This record gives sequence, C-alpha cells and structure tokens, in this order.
Amino acid sequence: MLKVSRLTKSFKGRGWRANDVLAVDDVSFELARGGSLGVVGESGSGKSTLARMVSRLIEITGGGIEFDGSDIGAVSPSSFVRRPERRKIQHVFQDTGENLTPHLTARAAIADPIRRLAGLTDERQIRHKVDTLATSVALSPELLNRYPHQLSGGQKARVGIARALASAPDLLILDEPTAALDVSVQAAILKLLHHLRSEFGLAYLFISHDIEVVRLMCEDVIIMRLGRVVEQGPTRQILESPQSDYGRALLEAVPRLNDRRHASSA
Ligand SMILES: Nc1ncnc2c1ncn2[C@@H]1O[C@H](COP(=O)(O)OP(=O)(O)OP(=O)(O)O)[C@@H](O)[C@H]1O
Repeated sequence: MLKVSRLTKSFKGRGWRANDVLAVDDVSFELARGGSLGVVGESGSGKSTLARMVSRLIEITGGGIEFDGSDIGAVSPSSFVRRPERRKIQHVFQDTGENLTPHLTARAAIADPIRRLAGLTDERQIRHKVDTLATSVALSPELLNRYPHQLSGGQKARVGIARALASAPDLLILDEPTAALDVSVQAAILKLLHHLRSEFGLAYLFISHDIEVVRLMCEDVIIMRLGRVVEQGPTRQILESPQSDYGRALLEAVPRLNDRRHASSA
C-alpha cells in the first residue's frame, strides 16, 4: 500500500554560514495494507519529518512516496488536500489534545472532517456518524458537548483519534500519539489503537521515541539516527538481536524492574 523509496529532506540553514540540516537521509520502507511499522530513535533523528513527508504536510527534497500505486511524493502539499488519497491517509499529531480548536465542542471537532473529507452534508447523518465514531473510541455521549478545556488528556486523545477515523482512512500516521499522557491513560489509548487497527483494517506508521511502545504496537520497526536508518526489520527480531551499536545502546537504555544495573542502593 505504501512504498517509500530513498526519501530525503533537507532544511535550509538559518543565519550566515549556517549549514543545511539533512533531517531525513535516504530512507526506504514498505508498509502493507493492515500492517504496522514503528519508527524509533532519539530526539532529532528525523522521525516527525519522515511522518510529515508521508502525510504530504511538507515538501520532499528527494526520493519517492507511492500510495496505492500513485506517486504522491510528486504532489505538493497544497495540491494534496484536493487529492482522493488525502482522506485515506490521516495524521494523528503529537499531543492530539493541544491540536483541537478551543472554541469547537468535541462533537463539532469530529463533525468537521466528516463534512470536509467524507463529504456528508445531511445534518442527521453527520450527527449519527459522530455518535458512531464516539462509540468506536469509547467516548461517552455526554462528553461530546464539551470544549477541549473541559476534557481530560485521554478524552482529548480520543476526540483526535475519532477525527482521524472520520474519513475511513487506510493509513494512520501516529506521531507520538500518547507522549503527553500519563502512564495509565497512555496504556488505555494504546489498547484502543490496537483494537481499532483490527476493527477497521488500518495500517499504522507509528512514530515513537519509546521502544517499548513500538514493541507492543508494531510488527516491523525502523530505528533511525541522525536522519538515517540504522536498523530495519521485524520488531521481535530487531529487539532480540540488534545488529548496530546504536540499536544495542537504545535497548540497553530501557529500564527494567528486574534489572540490577538500574537498582539504587540508596
Ligand atoms: N522546519 C524545520 N526547519 C529546520 N530544521 C528542522 C525543521 N524541522 C525539523 N528540523 C530539524 O530536522 C532534524 C529532525 O527533526 P525531527 O523533528 O524530524 O526529529 P524527531 O526524531 O521527530 O525528534 P523529536 O522526537 O524531538 O520530535 C532536527 O535536527 C531538527 O532540528
């Protein structure tokens, strides 16, 4: 369904003598319909830039992006909004809650992509669709009349996910969807995402700095460093026996409860 070939992105340096930043450097991968690919790496490794290119939010510098056989990498972000693929690829932003418009209720926020992307105009049908989506993301009906500041972080995340599902997408690009949530809420949202993937037959491109989240959510993984892929393959295999020094270091940095190295004598 998605084929990314030799994708690169460089940002112009700012100020005098500033060097350009090669944020993504020669990244290739494929993602099958219904598949899940995690992208992990430390801050600044290029994960969000990669995700934003695939969502066609930003121009690419080089390489290609093919979706369902169309060369969407060649489409500029401003033209992409009018393309049929636009509703098939949905981007769930980091800190979803903060991306909700403050003066729109949850109902209005979910209705917006139903009108804009799914093309429904009948108000009764729109209302019904909002109710169905709210049920899918386990958001109680009484919360639909609330504004973002009246919702918890987890509830706002559910609204953001419902918005992404409104256009019946095939691919969700999830950019650190739970990074801003506390641990128990994070677990509930990950469980929801896991369940939605099989319910709706979605594919996930899942960006995270947390390798444990990717272990839970993704069949395949890419480890990035300084814009480049350092490891790539089935998650279980890569996490069991990382081949690169960086992959090993990333895994060793994960704290474990039964790990004496991290125990404190204090
Ligand atoms: N709009 C921009 N202009 C200039 N440089 C940018 C821009 N966006 C990102 N960069 C640079 O590109 C590199 C990759 O950034 P990116 O945000 O993709 O990394 P990341 O792995 O997603 O990091 P984080 O986990 O902190 O979000 C960084 O060096 C960053 O400073």
